[in-house]
Amino acid sequence: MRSLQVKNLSKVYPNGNQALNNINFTVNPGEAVILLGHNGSGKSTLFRSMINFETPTTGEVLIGGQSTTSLSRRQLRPIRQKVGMVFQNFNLVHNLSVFQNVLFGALGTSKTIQTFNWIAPKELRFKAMEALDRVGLSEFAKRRADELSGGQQQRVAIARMLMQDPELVLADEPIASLDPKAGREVMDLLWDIVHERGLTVVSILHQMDIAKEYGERILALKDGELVIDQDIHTLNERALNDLYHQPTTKQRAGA
Ligand SMILES: Nc1ncnc2c1ncn2[C@@H]1O[C@H](COP(=O)(O)OP(=O)(O)OP(=O)(O)O)[C@@H](O)[C@H]1O
Repeated sequence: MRSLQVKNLSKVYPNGNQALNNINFTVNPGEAVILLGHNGSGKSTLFRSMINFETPTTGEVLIGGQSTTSLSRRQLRPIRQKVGMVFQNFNLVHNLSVFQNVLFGALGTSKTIQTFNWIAPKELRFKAMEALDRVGLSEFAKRRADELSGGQQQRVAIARMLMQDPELVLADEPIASLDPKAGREVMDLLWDIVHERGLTVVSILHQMDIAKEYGERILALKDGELVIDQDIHTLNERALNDLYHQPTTKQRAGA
């Protein structure tokens, strides 16, 4: 499994907004980390920087020891192939079948158009059905993606990610659009898969109770700075409460 290293990472947007200020942390292979922070604290900027969707102003990100920051799109492709992503809004193609959506996970490895329908190579079809089976949705393979509930759609997205044989998982608020019951089912499934495969994970979450339940280590951003990086067992409750209840520097400045 791949490690993730963030080194001296800062991001100042062209309008002068400083979204990240000298962020440093390492996620070891097989470690599951939760990233918390209030709105505007810099989580999305950090997330996008991890896979080089955002160019940092200074600093770098290393995946499996390889710096992604200075690579071209072509050089990045094999690294991105091993990074599974889960998004808040699932990012499925609504009018295609569940099965086709899962096959899209093979996009990085197979370029032929046949890959993405029922005449895909046998081993890919088999792998897609296996992935759907793992998330408990094999009987939904032929249904249109948008006929499924939100929780089911996120499980399809997880099956699509499994097609990549990911070594690092980045999840951006994977349960934010789901009701509490569906959210827990998705977290249970994601965490079971992560543990059975020993995957490295960084997941942004908003819900502190869920973060405490699932996270082994908590990272937290406040005003673009990393203010918590701690094992959940030694984490002080007050530090977590302050994260959301103490005003941020920006809020104080505007007050
Ligand atoms: N494209 C941009 N241009 C200028 N400023 C930006 C841009 N994107 C984000 N910001 C600013 O950078 C800071 C961090 O934003 P970011 O979206 O990374 O935070 P976040 O923690 O993900 O917030 P949320 O939880 O609301 O999604 C905020 O002050 C935001 O206004």
